Amino acid sequence: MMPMEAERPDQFSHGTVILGGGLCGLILAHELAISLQSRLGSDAPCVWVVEAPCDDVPQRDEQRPIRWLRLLGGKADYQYQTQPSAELAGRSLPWPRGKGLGGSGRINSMIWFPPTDADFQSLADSLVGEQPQNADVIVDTERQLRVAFERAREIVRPERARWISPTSRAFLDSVSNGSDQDFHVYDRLNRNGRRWTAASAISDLQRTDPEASKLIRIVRSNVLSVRIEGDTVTGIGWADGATSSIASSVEVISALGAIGSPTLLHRSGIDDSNIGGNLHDHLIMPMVHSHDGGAFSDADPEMAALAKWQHTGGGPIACNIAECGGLDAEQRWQLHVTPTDYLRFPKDTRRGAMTIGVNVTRPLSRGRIRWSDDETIIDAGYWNDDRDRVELLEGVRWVRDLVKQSMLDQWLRSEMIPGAKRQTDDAICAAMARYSQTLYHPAGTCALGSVVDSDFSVRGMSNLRVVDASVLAEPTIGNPTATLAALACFAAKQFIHR
Ligand SMILES: Cc1cc2nc3c(=O)[nH]c(=O)nc-3n(C[C@H](O)[C@H](O)[C@H](O)COP(=O)(O)OP(=O)(O)OC[C@H]3O[C@@H](n4cnc5c(N)ncnc54)[C@H](O)[C@@H]3O)c2cc1C
Repeated sequence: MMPMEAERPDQFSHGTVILGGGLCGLILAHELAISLQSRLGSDAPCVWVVEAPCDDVPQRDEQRPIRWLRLLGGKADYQYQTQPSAELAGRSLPWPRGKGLGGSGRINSMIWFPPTDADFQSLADSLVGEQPQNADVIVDTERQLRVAFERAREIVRPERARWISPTSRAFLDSVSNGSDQDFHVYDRLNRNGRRWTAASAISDLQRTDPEASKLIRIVRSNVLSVRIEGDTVTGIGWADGATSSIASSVEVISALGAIGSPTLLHRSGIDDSNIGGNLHDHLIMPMVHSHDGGAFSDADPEMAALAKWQHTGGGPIACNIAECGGLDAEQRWQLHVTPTDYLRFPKDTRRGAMTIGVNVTRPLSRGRIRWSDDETIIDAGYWNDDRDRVELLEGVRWVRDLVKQSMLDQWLRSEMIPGAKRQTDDAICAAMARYSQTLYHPAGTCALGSVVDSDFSVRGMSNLRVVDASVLAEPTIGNPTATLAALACFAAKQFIHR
């Protein structure tokens, strides 16, 4: 238990209430607490963070990067499922989302992928709008976003990989020969070879700025809705049926994530048909190859490996599976390379395999979250714009060319999925429908410019804002954590200077 944990109050009479203690919620809390403390000292109002209670998960799974896939479907996962989709051969996909302080960072694959220029531009556009007279404002907003990203990097301090498998090394050595593409070992959301979440940022604050950390109060409770009178939030309804009142001076920020935030707005009776729409996600096609270089396993390590990781944070235990990858020169696709058969791992680790997953970076398809009385219904919308399927098909062919033109061809034994015999467009598309998976990046369901305004306030509301993945109007090019952390720092600065 963190020292700043507090009982759920019957009334929030002052300060800021952040609903959701995941990536964005905790970075916001971190930044608001530092700023309020430095301006107002001990008179500063507190920053409440409300996070769902969550049972502990096995420590070795939570701490050891190599075990992250074992967290999926466990206690720290909300375990959502998408609706079965005809485009995906009738399949319904598991959609993990993290629960407990740290949010999806508790179960994610820890890749730190800095925003590209296109990400900064797209965020600035959606924060400002695209009218020509706003050109200067867009440039300035982009500059502020870059500053916010540097601040996010200071908080997160992403770590260089401390170990890389021979399989991923073979990929990098082979494809970098003569290629102008930027494939590299990913930096990690790790500290000393262990998983880092935004909860660690709050622990860091206790050490580096104890007075600021005292402003943060963490409440463990499930939020159901907010009570609204006119344009003002006046209370919080809890899942256990209780309510707490909220003074009108208190700012409420939803950071419940891409599923949680639209669900809150819907359950609170906010009447806006855009809520839950514009849902986007990266869909990855795993191209699985066999090789003779030995199997990779996350089973309990030898004592020596364990001792090495415990003392230095290095060795295979520090492997996050999705070790390396990158974008093609036009940023149409991202590749992720794992030393596993991604579709079978960790259940089956018998054979040597390399998966090269490929996904379209800017999918055009959009899905929607809907609600029945007791259920959240996710229509992911994959390939409802057919251009995404065509783009992914070209991505699969691009990976095949890459393998052929590099030394990899000699290192890999065979392509098992989609399978070398699947050469026609129809055959590859059938395999894509059968094997593609979420890359775990749902976003966009309370988008900037439609559900929330550029100051992150919910349209028509005076003291309710949203800051999390749901506000991303467009997909990030790569993995979203770094961009979201920057967005949270940017938003915090705006709230402070209001
Ligand atoms: C399996 C997986 C792998 C991923 N891998 C990567 C990766 O390698 N790199 C990368 O950049 N991104 C990755 N992501 C995506 C990244 O983790 C998310 O985009 C990011 O965490 C979203 O931040 P957020 O603040 O919007 O939501 P979250 O971090 O999910 O936080 C939302 C918080 O709200 C809480 N909450 C929700 N509903 C309620 C409620 N009713 N009451 C109380 N609390 C509630 C949740 O418990 C959670 O703590 C991955 C995600 C997953 C799930």
